[in-house]
Amino acid sequence: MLLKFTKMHGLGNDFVVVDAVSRKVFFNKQQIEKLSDRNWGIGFDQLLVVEPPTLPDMDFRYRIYNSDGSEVEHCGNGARCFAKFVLDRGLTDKRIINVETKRGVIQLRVMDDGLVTVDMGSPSFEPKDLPFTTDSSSSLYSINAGDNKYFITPVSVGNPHAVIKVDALLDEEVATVGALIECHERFPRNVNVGFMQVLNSAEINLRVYERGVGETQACGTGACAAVVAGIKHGWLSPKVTVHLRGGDLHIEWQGQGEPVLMTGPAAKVFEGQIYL
Ligand SMILES: N[C@H](CCC[C@H](N)C(=O)O)C(=O)O
Repeated sequence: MLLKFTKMHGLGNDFVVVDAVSRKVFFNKQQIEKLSDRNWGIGFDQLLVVEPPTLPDMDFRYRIYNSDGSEVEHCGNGARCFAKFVLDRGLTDKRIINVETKRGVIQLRVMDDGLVTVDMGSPSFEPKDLPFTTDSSSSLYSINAGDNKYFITPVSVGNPHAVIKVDALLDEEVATVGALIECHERFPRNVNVGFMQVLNSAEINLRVYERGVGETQACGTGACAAVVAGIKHGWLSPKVTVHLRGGDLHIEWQGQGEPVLMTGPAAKVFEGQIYL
């Protein structure tokens, strides 16, 4: 089968995006792993599949697969690329797009300057929503990784995140500790691991070791998780600029029960086709 795709990225977090509205297409785990390989395939962090909606009042359904083939609930950088993709391909002419995902419903708002604001839904600190195994209820949890103990804030933004506040962002720590915590036994469905350096109440540096991928250039849900964790602990104000390796995201959260809003760019790199 000849597969047509568009290669895109959100701050260097890169995607292959497929139109499954015009023509149904399904992928198995092996196909996704092969397509994601940066030597033997196209190469991507996530595969994004645009499908017709199954719920009333929705414009599209959005399915997300990590490079290891696992299907996941949410992808923030991908949502911005999704909006650009459906407009560029003429699948919609709306600038406010309602999309159903595995975790619920998100709303994409495309601005005149090309930036996209995504209503990412309301975050949750409930361990069961990640899931995260614990016999206590707290705002910070200690977790053993290798020979060290780390204090994490578990946050669900539809997908699970463990946020760690650090004084400095060290390559070695992100790679080793990220890998250990990603598949830690207390996260039955694994977890994305964010390393947050607070610069001031309106700015952080962030690196994310993503579940099913490894460290990426940027992580939209990770930026949302880090900011809401920082606000919960009183380290951050409601509007925060998140400096990621690939660039900046603007995150806003007005508190418990409110949606977290993420604003950032989306870029198309090339269109291609490949035999599956
Ligand atoms: N690796 C994530 C999915 C992609 C998230 C990230 N690329 C984003 O922009 O939010 C997970 O397994 O939950």
